[in-house]
Amino acid sequence: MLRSCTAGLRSLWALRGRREGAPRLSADLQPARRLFSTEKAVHKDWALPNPSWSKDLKLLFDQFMKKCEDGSWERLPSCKHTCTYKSEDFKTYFLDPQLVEGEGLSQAQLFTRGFEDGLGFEYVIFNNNDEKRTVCLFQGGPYLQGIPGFLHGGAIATMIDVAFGSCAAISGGAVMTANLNINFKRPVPLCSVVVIHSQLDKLEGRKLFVSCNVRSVDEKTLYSEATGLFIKLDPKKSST
Ligand SMILES: CCCCC/C=C\C/C=C\C/C=C\C/C=C\CCCC(=O)SCCNC(=O)CCNC(=O)[C@H](O)C(C)(C)COP(=O)(O)OP(=O)(O)OC[C@H]1O[C@@H](n2cnc3c(N)ncnc32)[C@H](O)[C@@H]1OP(=O)(O)O
Repeated sequence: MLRSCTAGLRSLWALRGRREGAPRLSADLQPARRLFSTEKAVHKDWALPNPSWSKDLKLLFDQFMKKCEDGSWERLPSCKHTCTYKSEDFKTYFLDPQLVEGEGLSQAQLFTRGFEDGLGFEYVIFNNNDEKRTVCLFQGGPYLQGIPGFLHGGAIATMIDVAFGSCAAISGGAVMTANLNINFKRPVPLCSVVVIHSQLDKLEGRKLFVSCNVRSVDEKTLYSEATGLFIKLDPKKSST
């Protein structure tokens, strides 16, 4: 495992910076377009295959892209910088305007997209709107190591939070994590692919209750189970 990861690391370095061009979204992806506003069309979509993706990840990606063809599933695009979902609202309601106008945010980027290709979080999220659930395909790279050879629990928690956030945002719009509860059942091998199945269990006023499980590609290994509470942000309230 470690040897293959080292080899993988070498090839990842060789591949740094190379990304496949983002194909045009098909018509059935329009809801995702609406969710993630296209206020800055120049923003690159990172939820697409790149050369660091393993065979497993590419295979699963292709399978889910097929499921998108009838419109039951949609791939959620992912931007690196101002993940543009209603960011204007977010700025207006929750951030100090001086910070927004000034230099403070100029270097801001989504935590999970801040690594070079293949070294950190490689993932794509698919949404099934009718069933109120998402599937996140995640390959955790060598910079996410905790115990040697395995993913750091914080990296798994981060990915669960992102998967939950997307699942909750589908129904709740602008949401924030209020509670995350994770049971780590088996360590996740570094550089392997896991599948995070999330679902909205209950919507109660501004509260969105979600749950997920993290499994191996063959579904035989249950790595983690988690529940989360997300709160739909109240525009009349300030975050500070
Ligand atoms: C961060 C960006 C969010 C905006 C963008 C949204 C979506 C983005 C789109 C797609 C997502 C894509 C990628 C996602 C990427 C990353 C996700 C990362 C998410 C985060 O990284 S996010 C950072 C960590 N997160 C925080 O930093 C939150 C700090 N926190 C607060 O800012 C407040 O705490 C807040 C706003 C949560 C609530 O505040 P509030 O004033 O609006 O609401 P209030 O307190 O009144 O609670 C209302 C009802 O929720 C119950 N309630 C509240 N908290 C509870 C708890 N912990 N346990 C049990 N019940 C709880 C109350 O008991 C009441 O219940 P009831 O109505 O029954 O009385």
